[in-house]
Amino acid sequence: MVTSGGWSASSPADNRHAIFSASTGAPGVNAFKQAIAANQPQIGFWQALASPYTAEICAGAGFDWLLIDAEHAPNDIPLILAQLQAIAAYPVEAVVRPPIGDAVMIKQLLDLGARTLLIPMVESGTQAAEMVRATRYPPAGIRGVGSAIGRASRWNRSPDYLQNAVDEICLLLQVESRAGLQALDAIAYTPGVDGVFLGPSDLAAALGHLGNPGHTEVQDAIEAGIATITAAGKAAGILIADEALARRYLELGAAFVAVGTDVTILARGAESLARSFKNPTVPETPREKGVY
Ligand SMILES: O=C(O)C(=O)C[C@H](O)[C@@H](O)CO
Repeated sequence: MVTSGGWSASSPADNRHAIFSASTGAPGVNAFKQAIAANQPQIGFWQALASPYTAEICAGAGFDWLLIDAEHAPNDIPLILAQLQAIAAYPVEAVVRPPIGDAVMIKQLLDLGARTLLIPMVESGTQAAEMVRATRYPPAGIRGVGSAIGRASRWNRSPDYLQNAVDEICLLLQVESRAGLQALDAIAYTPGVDGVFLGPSDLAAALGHLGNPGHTEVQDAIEAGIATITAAGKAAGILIADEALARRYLELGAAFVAVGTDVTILARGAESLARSFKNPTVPETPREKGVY
């Protein structure tokens, strides 16, 4: 028996399944993957504090997904594992972003029990197909078989992991360069890709508007990208802390939208509180209309 946000079991067999997928209520079912496939909007939150403690705080906040960022945050394999474990008891999907789309790193993350991955800087259909193969066991792919000693199968307590893994794994790829935009159709149509995330910061830089993701050219590329991705029958995603833009992207059909980051909320909130006592008359420093 699985209760929301936790689990209790009446027998070892029940316990095995309950441990495996407390957040979804069924063994191996990735509710996030199902939701974005059905274009049910999933609201996310970026984790860059690299802390299982703060990850658990955010896991109970009510988001649909949390992104554990190992590209721009000081997250290593042990810290990613600790955050996966902290989040596991809550009805929220942990999405892990490695620093690069590398088959060896993908193997490590999947064996850790990460089942939804966001791969940065994908720039071709060929690269997209390589990422799909990295998430699949032979003959469909190249993922090494070691789940018997991995958390992914709960150390073989889930006897059908090898056969079911492909259905549970959700692969999201990032397009955030000129080359990526030019190959967006090929990337989105690649079989096995579940969603495509548009990276506004890197897109802005690639389009010549470093630090200004709100520039018209960047916004036009994002809106066109959402249309291309959804036309391919895939889920479109993005990170944007500007509420009006986030709602705009959702209206355009984006299925997984992160609406803020833990670091930004902490930094700006601490600054605001300090200012209110230390410099109550000093206005907040205006910031470039940023992503987050
Ligand atoms: O290009 C982007 O924007 C993203 O990929 C998201 C950011 O990298 C986010 O991780 C904050 O830096």
